[in-house]
Amino acid sequence: MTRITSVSLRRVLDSRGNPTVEADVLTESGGFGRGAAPSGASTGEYEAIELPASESIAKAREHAVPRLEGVYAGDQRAVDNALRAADGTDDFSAIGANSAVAISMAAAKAAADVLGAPLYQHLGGAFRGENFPVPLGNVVGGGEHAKEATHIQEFLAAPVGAPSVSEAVFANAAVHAAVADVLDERGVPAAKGDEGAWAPPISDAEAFEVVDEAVDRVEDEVGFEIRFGLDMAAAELYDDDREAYVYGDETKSADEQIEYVAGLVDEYDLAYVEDPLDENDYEAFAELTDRVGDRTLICGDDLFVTNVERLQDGIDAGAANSILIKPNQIGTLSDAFDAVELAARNGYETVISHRSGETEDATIAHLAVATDAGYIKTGTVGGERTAKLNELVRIADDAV
Ligand SMILES: O=C(O)[C@@H](CO)OP(=O)(O)O
Ligand SMILES: [Mg+2]
Repeated sequence: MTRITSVSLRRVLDSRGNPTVEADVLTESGGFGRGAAPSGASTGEYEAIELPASESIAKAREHAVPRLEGVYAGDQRAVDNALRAADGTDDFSAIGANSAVAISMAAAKAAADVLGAPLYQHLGGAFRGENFPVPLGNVVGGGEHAKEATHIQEFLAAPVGAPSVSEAVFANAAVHAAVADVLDERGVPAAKGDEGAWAPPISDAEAFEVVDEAVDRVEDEVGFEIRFGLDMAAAELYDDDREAYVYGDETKSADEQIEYVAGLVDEYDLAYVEDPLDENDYEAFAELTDRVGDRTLICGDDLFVTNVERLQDGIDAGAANSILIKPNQIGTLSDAFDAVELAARNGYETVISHRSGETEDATIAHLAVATDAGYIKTGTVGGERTAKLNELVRIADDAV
């Protein structure tokens, strides 16, 4: 029933206005699935390769599509193995991870369509009531996502005490609005960055004050615990030649960076710190995890790139205690699941994530529920972000 009869690929817009790959998969019984690739700006050195959309589509049409016809969409591993075989490299540099991930997600949706099940159920999961993935919502940001704003890439609201998905999602939106109020009171104008977070021209130190204040206000209003966290995207701050993290005119050595982050964790009771150190420095990650890993999540994004080999290296070194999962970093849903499973077996928390360049595709909301992820990082406002958040609300409401 789920035998694939056709795969079509097209160029569509992503949220930055760049071309990205969309895939449609049809099965012989009329099942239909559509998936679109997201795209990163602060990409990790070891990610699977994204090709220009047109080139990726041309290569995938030539090499992957003929191999996929006749494969059962319901057998996700078979689909993803066919994609790997068609590509023939370790990093999808032949057909592009953008076409691969779009097809992988579209096939999963086509199979779910045939089975008449929501995607998260087809992917093997159940919604667990109060035990839902907590949305991490970007409310202030800079780095590679906004010029002339903070050095730290993302300040993320974390409504850890929310009683429901819906209350968590609305709390993050309220923090986003409260940040606008606090900035306004301070006379700071702010545009928005790529992910819809405020991108004010203020120092990182002032941004901590602003977010802390906004979180306190909303916490008082809603009556449950809201903390916040960071994506420091430190590989972007790290200068190999100077062997230092560069914050404008100031630099920090690896030891100073560890000290700085450990201090922030304690001062602001941070719930989460992603990529606090360079993507090649497992040792520094291990040291920081040793110091503060009992009270916060130290998450590897550029460090692990959703790759089981890099995650295994991290587990061996004691680096980080959680992993960011981005299907397009590795190219297929099966590979992303493997990373989740390895993480779970070793007590690492899982955070399913969007990219800074996104589309309306809401697959990651299903992936977060299917894998019982503790967190989902997918922005706060903006259509391509709310597509995932609203899908989570629908899943909780059994309305997908
Ligand atoms: O660094 C990140 O975690 C992501 C998403 O927030 O950014 P990008 O997609 O640009 O890599
Ligand atoms: Mg990151």
